[in-house]
Amino acid sequence: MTVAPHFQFKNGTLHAENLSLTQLAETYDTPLYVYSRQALRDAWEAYRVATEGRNVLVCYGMKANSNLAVLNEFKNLGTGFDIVSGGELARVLAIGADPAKVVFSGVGKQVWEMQAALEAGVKCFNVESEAELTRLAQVAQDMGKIALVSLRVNPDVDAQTHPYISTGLKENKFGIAIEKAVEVYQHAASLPSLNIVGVDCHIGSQITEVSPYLDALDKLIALIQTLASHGIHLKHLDLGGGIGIRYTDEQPLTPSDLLNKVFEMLAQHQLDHLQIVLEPGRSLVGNAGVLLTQVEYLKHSEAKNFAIVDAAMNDLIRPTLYDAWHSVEAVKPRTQGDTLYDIVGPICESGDWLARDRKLTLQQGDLLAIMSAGAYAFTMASQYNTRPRAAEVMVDGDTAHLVRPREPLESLYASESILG
Ligand SMILES: Cc1ncc(COP(=O)(O)O)c(C=O)c1O
Ligand SMILES: N[C@@H](CCCC[NH3+])C(=O)O
Repeated sequence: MTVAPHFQFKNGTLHAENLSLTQLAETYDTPLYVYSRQALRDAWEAYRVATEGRNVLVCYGMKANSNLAVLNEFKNLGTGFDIVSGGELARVLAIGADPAKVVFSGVGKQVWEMQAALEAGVKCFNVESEAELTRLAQVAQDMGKIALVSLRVNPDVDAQTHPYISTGLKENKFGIAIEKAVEVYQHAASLPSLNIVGVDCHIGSQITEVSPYLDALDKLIALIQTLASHGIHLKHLDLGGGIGIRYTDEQPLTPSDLLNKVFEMLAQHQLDHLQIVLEPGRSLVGNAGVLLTQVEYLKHSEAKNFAIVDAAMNDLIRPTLYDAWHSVEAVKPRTQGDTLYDIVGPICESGDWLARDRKLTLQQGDLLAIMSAGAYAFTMASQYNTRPRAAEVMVDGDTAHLVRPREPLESLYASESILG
């Protein structure tokens, strides 16, 4: 058993759905991102069941994995999108997504990004500061448009996750302090080019318990009630993303665990007319992907055994950036005596590691699958050391589709000038 239901062993070889990863490596070479289409559908199914018959819009947090094939799959399943840049807006427009189901988050929206989103007609801007509000009002006014606005408030709750991916604490850069929110809403209400439609928060990522969400919701409900007493009536409540996945032995909350509590609390406060918006990223894609890599060399030093593989921190930065754990599976496990290996890449940095102290039996040329690499993996990849970003394939049953080829080497420098 692996952590990802759609990547399992059959006849001693790890498969993505019905295709062996050995075969995929032979066809597409390594390093290679392999996604399972059924895994995307099944992850969505948990949200569909949890939201059935309710006024909930799931806006996929596409920063987790923005491959067009992934986006298109979710669009067809009915999601909207949570975007954080003009580039992400361009991607959702490229797949023909409905802009009325797109929310625009992020602390640093630039003028051109606001213009593009207003032009497209997004569902709302999740505004994160007073300065952003002022800028948005001006940009909308100059364009003769009304910007739909939801303020992202910072509820100051601890999401009990890694400090780098915790976003709802006072010391984080995100959102407007909840104590200031009423004043900022009143200011927004006075600006004719803005139309207030909602409230938003996002407290962090890889959250495994429901309680931090409920702490945040408690504070948002109080805010919504205060706003109503000032004549500001909201249409939607956006609870952000953050539901965690299983990287090793976590038992994260499910969409139903969260939403059942949310519906209950809103009903208690006569707020069940509000539309709920969610912005899940990782929980929709995290276990739908693996990074397939080949062992180039084995190296044994006095202190450590290293498996030097052809994937590196430029392909998957989570381990070195967050000390994140990704399970590592040998695609064709051998049975003789295990050794403890550090799985490292070819990049000239000591931080270039993908996993440490893993018990494996390896030979040069073996294939390894770095598991749970569907979220914040390819999207955080770089070209450091002038390494082309890996190809991505989508497996659908017993068919594989190349959904992004490996970058040709020339494309890594073709637009640069030599300055003769
Ligand atoms: C504003 C916002 N929404 C949604 C997400 C998606 O979060 P996750 O992938 O944890 O569901 C993020 C990332 O944490 C985010 O910053
Ligand atoms: N990139 C982080 C998650 C950050 C989410 C974005 N707000 C990760 O890989 O876990």
